[in-house]
Amino acid sequence: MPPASAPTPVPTAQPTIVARGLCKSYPGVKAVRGVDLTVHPGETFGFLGPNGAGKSTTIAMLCTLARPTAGRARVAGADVTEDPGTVRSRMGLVFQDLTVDGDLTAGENLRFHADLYGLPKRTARARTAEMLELVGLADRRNSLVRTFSGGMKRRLEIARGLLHSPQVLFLDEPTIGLDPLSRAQLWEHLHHVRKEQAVTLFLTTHYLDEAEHCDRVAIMDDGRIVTEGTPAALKAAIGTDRIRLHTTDDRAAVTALRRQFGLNATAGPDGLCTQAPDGAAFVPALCANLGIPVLSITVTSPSLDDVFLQHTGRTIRDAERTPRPAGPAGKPQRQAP
Ligand SMILES: Nc1ncnc2c1ncn2[C@@H]1O[C@H](COP(=O)(O)OP(=O)(O)OP(=O)(O)O)[C@@H](O)[C@H]1O
Repeated sequence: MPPASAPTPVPTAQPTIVARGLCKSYPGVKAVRGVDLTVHPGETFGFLGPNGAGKSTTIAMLCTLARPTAGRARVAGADVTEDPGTVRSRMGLVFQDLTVDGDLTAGENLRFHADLYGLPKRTARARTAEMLELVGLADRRNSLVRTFSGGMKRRLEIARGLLHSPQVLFLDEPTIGLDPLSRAQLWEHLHHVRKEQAVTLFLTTHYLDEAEHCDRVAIMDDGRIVTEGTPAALKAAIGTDRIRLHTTDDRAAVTALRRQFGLNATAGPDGLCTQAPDGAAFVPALCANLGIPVLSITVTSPSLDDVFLQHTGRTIRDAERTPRPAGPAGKPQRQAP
């Protein structure tokens, strides 16, 4: 998506992304139902949600690849609907599917992108070297991309997305399809990008651990943002620890927990689960007074999945296993935006 000319600098005191009431409907499905967002310069902002929550569609609207059916958004100072060319010149995008050309070298892929963006030759040369260094591929500049691992290709995509010095880099599920080691390495590089480049990162993920890397997170379900904040604040707002225990008689323990401590508990194949404000401090009293021998006990602090559960009534994994029905027409096949 080449812009007409090289990017023009704009003041950065404004939020990098502002969306108000952003909606996108396809025949038979409301993919995004009124998203409000403000993302500040230099932030790493994560969109967390199960498959089908509407994350990619939101990114597509912010990147000018899909036209909102209602609402407005400004990205890097320009309106996505009225001035898409300016938005494109000031943003970079790493797609969910790999788009680098395997038959070109890493350097050739970047040169092609620099030409599309109208970067002067000297700037292009300097930025290519700088970006390949940034993502740890400087020594592979002349290698054909088809010889790269999935993680290396993704890092090259990040280098390409940053080549024209965008104000914001969008990354749609940047670690999808990568093994755990490559995912961890990619995050190291993203942290490096945050430190070295004055760029806002906006990414989608359905991995809870990845959302923890973000300064702020919006949790999305069924086309809506259900809550938003720093990962620490979102988890702190839950206020209770999760206690999982095995006893000699889990069914009787459910009744005892209610009678002795006023706690609701659920019994499942993995044992009993209940919640208490300060789980670690509560464990000795629980074991002493339950009246049923406790075989094992684990206390965990709230996770972002607990945040998701509290706001939607189901875990992210459950949401992915059984998506909400899409209405009378059912979930449609994807089609061109
Ligand atoms: N081009 C399209 N045509 C029709 N329906 C679409 C289209 N794009 C998305 N949808 C539907 O919109 C809903 C949201 O999809 P979207 O891809 O935005 O979710 P997501 O949270 O990004 O999921 P994933 O993590 O799987 O990418 C889904 O029901 C999807 O089938």
